[in-house]
Amino acid sequence: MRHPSRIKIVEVGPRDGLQNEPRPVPVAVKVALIDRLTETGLAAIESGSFVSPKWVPQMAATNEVMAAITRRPGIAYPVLTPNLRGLEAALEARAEEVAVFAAASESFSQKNINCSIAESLDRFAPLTARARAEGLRVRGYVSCVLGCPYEGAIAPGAVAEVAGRLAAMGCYEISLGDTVGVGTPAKAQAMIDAVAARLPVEMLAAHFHDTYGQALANLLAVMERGVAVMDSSVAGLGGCPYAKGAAGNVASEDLVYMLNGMGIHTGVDLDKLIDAGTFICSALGRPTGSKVARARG
Ligand SMILES: CC(C)(COP(=O)([O-])OP(=O)([O-])OC[C@H]1O[C@@H](n2cnc3c(N)ncnc32)[C@H](O)[C@@H]1OP(=O)([O-])[O-])[C@@H](O)C(=O)NCCC(=O)NCCSC(=O)C[C@@](C)(O)CC(=O)[O-]
Repeated sequence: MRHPSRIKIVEVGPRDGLQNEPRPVPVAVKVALIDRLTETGLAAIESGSFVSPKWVPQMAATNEVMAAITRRPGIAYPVLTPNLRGLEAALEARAEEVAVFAAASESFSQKNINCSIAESLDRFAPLTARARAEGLRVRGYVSCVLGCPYEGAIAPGAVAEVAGRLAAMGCYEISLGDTVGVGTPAKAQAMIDAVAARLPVEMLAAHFHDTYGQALANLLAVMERGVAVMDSSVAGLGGCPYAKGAAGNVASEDLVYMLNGMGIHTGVDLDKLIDAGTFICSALGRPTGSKVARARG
């Protein structure tokens, strides 16, 4: 079976991981986590969201986080922006990359960003144009690509349609989110096949939550289709505030361990990644969600 020889890992723990924490996480802890992740060799570290603090209180201080982290040239520190107001805040925070987030499910779109899929795309088009005019890169997310917490199964064609629209408006990369973590390998491949019929596979990223323990298997399955960008969360932190019961993304440590074992280059130092996971778990007072970190004890 052929796989890409290199995988780019997008670390989403400081955003997707911490957005769901029940207790406030101090800015200093977030900054210390991101600075530790910077030391690991990761190419991209999603660092926060400029969203409504009423909707996601944990991301309220993203401006303070962005001001305090030590940014290293060559590493991206993207932030989520749901609207032009979010983009203004991102520009003020000197973000160089932003992400817009749509869904392949109407119900999830309403619950997450309070508008229909069509309305969200109408909102993202001027945002993306403005961001690109300011020299920022824009990533596009599609949620619920393998199932929706409200609607159940989602047709691969619906995912391809939204992904195609995000790419057409100028997103350089489309991250395909199994928000609920219900997917299985053959379904993940069928979804990628549908999207790759419209877009180059090089533009696609896989963002798989591990609720049902399928995330690594699904990532391996989509690697076989040529997907070479993967989102993961240190210590398996996270969940989604609008997908009750969803677990975090696949743990970054477990993904790097698997790729190391396959001889696939990531540029990430596994020991430093485990240290970053140990740091955040002790700050949050909880055990790690990474099997590899647990095994290394
Ligand atoms: C999109 C809105 C704002 C619409 O929310 P709305 O209520 O329809 O918008 P609004 O324009 O009526 O604004 C409501 C309030 O929010 C304020 N507001 C408005 N915009 C902003 C902003 N940018 N920053 C700060 N504040 C903002 C606005 O000023 C107002 O404040 P008030 O007047 O009531 O005091 C809201 O629904 C929202 O913020 N949603 C974010 C939800 C979110 O962050 N979800 C988690 C991330 S997505 C995810 O996790 C999935 C992903 C990406 O990981 C992939 C996967 O796994 O599937």
